[in-house]
Amino acid sequence: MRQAVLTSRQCPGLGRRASVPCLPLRARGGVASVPRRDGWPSGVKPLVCAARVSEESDLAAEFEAALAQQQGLARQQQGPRQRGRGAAIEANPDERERVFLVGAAVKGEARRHAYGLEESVEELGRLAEAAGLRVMGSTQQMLEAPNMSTYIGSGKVAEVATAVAALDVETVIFDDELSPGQLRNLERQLSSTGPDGLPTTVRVCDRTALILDIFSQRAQTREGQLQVLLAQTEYQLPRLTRMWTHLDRVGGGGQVKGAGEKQIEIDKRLLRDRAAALRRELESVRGHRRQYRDRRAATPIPVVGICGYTNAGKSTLLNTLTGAGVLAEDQLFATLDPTTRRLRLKGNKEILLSDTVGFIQKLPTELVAAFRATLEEIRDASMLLHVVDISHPSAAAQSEAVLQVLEELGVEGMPLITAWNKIDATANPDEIRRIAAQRKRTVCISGRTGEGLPQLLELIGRELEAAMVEVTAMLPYSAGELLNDVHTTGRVRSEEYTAEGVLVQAAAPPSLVGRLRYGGYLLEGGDGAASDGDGEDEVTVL
Ligand SMILES: Nc1nc2c(ncn2[C@@H]2O[C@H](COP(=O)(O)OP(=O)(O)OP(=O)(O)O)[C@@H](O)[C@H]2O)c(=O)[nH]1
Ligand SMILES: [Mg+2]
Repeated sequence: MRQAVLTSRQCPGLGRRASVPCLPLRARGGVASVPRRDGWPSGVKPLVCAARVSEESDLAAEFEAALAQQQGLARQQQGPRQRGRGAAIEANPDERERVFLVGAAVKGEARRHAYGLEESVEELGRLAEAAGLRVMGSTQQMLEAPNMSTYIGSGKVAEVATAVAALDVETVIFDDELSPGQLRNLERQLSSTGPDGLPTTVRVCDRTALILDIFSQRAQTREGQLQVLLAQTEYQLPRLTRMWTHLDRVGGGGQVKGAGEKQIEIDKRLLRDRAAALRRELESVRGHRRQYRDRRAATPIPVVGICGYTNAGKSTLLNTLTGAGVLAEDQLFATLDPTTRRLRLKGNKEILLSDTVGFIQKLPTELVAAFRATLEEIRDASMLLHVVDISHPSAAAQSEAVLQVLEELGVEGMPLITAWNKIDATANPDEIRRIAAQRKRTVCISGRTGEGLPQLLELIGRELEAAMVEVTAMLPYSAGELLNDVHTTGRVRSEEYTAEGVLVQAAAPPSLVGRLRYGGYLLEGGDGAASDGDGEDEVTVL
């Protein structure tokens, strides 16, 4: 049996190093190994060897097939879980990478979000767990001002160094984005020499890198994978310095560029080329999806985009309402790729419900930009359904963070319904229901028990109807399909069959009004097609 030595970097759930049985596969440029299904060290589930296989290679397909077989097996063993390619890892808790968390806030600084320091670090811990890491401990500091070279104060760095050594920590994760210099300095100061005289290197990373890591483990579609790769490449670019500074030290200072500096330039160019290639590929993948969306736009079924903080219960709600079978679990960022399902409302009206990636406070700008295409699902919706986990202690801050991202996406004016979810898990449901009743377009629901869902659907139907516009149109007999759409998606007030065609008066959804206007069939009305009435409540925080 072939053995391959895999490091924890190659397979993040495996811990340090492990020798695992593999299936050999010859591929262009070397031998790739796919771990076998049996003979694993106890507690370690099938994982993927990081061997490089050229995509053009015939054997790459074989490699992919073996991979798919493995992941299928992993899924069978674990139930219907959704996992990213190359990351089907469920490790023995004791073998997970050991991490330590550090949070800091600047005193008196008007925080963009109302998330407290402690809650934010707690959330960072949940993110670390979602990435398959083992949290060994955490610390926090209120700062007068961030330290330019290490972000936190020197005393705190010393405290972290002690904890790192005592807890045998491999990686320290900061809750805020660090500059390349701060990363380098912290890594140097936290690394130490062990009792055996050998250096112990500690890796330092920040929240953004952690989220990128989770996303790269979870991305299922080609588009999702490309988006993450692009975001990772862009994240790496300004942070390259730390990899090559040792070459400068070897070469000495002076006026001439150090070997490290030259290497950084080469690497930067390589990364830029890579980013450009990724962007091109992404554009072509997006082209396909755009065609699909355009086709969908041609059917005038209103799209309700479900948005909300990660873990708010968006997928559970979609599943309960439509039986979509989307993975829903108590884990941050369980869903990355959008799923859309059809749903019939009372009165036989149909809508499309679209589940999307969750938001999070301190959402890295790289990710907002990278996931712009996925979030287009939200931008193109007729209405937004904001799902809030009302049982969460930071529900208000989470809600605010979501509304902030929506604003960044430029969808403030869109009709918005708020669903206070997980009402079954609250200690004071009656009080919460009372507050919700005083707010506009807000319902208390439980995606889990089904409570409040009829009211939610009724509200969606009502709001969609309120967004409809009164029109009068003359449809020639050749436009029978459009007349049919007026019947299925709008409300026909009157219909008269004339020699010219069908004279119809109806309340129609804005998307349909656009098509009527485009076809030159509109006689009257349709001016308020983009508005939702009073426009209130769209950016109100809890
Ligand atoms: N008690 C209770 N738990 C719920 C409810 N809805 C969802 N949950 C739980 O909340 C957790 C997260 O649910 P998901 O549906 O995966 O949440 P999501 O918003 O899709 O999360 P991401 O995809 O990670 O952004 C799961 O453990 C669900 O079982 C609810 O109404 N009541
Ligand atoms: Mg989800």
